Amino acid sequence: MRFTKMHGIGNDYVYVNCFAEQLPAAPETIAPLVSDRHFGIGGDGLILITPSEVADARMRMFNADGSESEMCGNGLRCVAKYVFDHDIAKKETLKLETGAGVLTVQIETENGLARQVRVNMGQPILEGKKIPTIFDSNPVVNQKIEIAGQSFDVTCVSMGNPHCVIFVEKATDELVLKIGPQIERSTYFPSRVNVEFVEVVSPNEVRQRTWERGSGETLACGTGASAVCVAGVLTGRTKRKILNHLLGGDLQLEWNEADNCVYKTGGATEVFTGEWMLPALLP
Ligand SMILES: N[C@H](CCC[C@H](N)C(=O)O)C(=O)O
Repeated sequence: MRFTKMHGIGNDYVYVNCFAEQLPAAPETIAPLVSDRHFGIGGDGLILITPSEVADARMRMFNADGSESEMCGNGLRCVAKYVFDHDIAKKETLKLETGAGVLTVQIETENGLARQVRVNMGQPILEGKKIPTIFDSNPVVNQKIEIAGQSFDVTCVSMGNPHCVIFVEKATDELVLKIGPQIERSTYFPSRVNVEFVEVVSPNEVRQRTWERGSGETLACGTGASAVCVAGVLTGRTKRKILNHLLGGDLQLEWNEADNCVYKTGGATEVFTGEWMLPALLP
């Protein structure tokens, strides 16, 4: 199976151009195999770029554990870059079909190749039960949850996929690597959840670490950064336009008041292409 390795500020995936490739097995089976950083290619998951009836292309995203997600913000910027650079649709404004609907992306080129991509991530979903959470409130802001005998105030947002945002003094390893996975799988979130630990630097600047549903800690999470932008406004901690410093790089975000959409701008990088052999014995 031919693949292309790409990353969006360090959130790296194995991409397959399904306009040209047939998958040798189900994506839920392939994702954990190719994501393995020792026995496979290495990545946070698998992303398929497929034909679409309603857009220039469709993105299907699978986490490293094989679970499919509705949306992937860093992944969508890389899909846009791939579609443009590889002439699937040579347009600087692309429409891409995702589990969160058809989203519009704006490409900035350099030497004829896509470099920066601005994504309209659509409108956040704030009703507790639609995120989904077990909470009835709309929005879910500063909601107390108990994890491992500790109490946390969480603000929950869906960008097509569920996010649990926690503002902290310091996003420590204890919080991200011990509390993160317990929140991911807690009974508060029927479909599990992505967890963002956020340090507020100023009203328009934050630092974020992320424990991702199905992939563990990643260097960046685009839908998570979008959820953080919304949660910052809902809790009165940040303005509608912020700069987010993630471990792998920076994202610019805005929750636009006029159209209620979140806009996210960041890089997308193609690292290498290759040929992957399906292991003889599937686990
Ligand atoms: N783990 C996420 C999908 C990837 C999201 C993240 N990598 C992004 O850039 O938005 C989920 O299960 O909802």
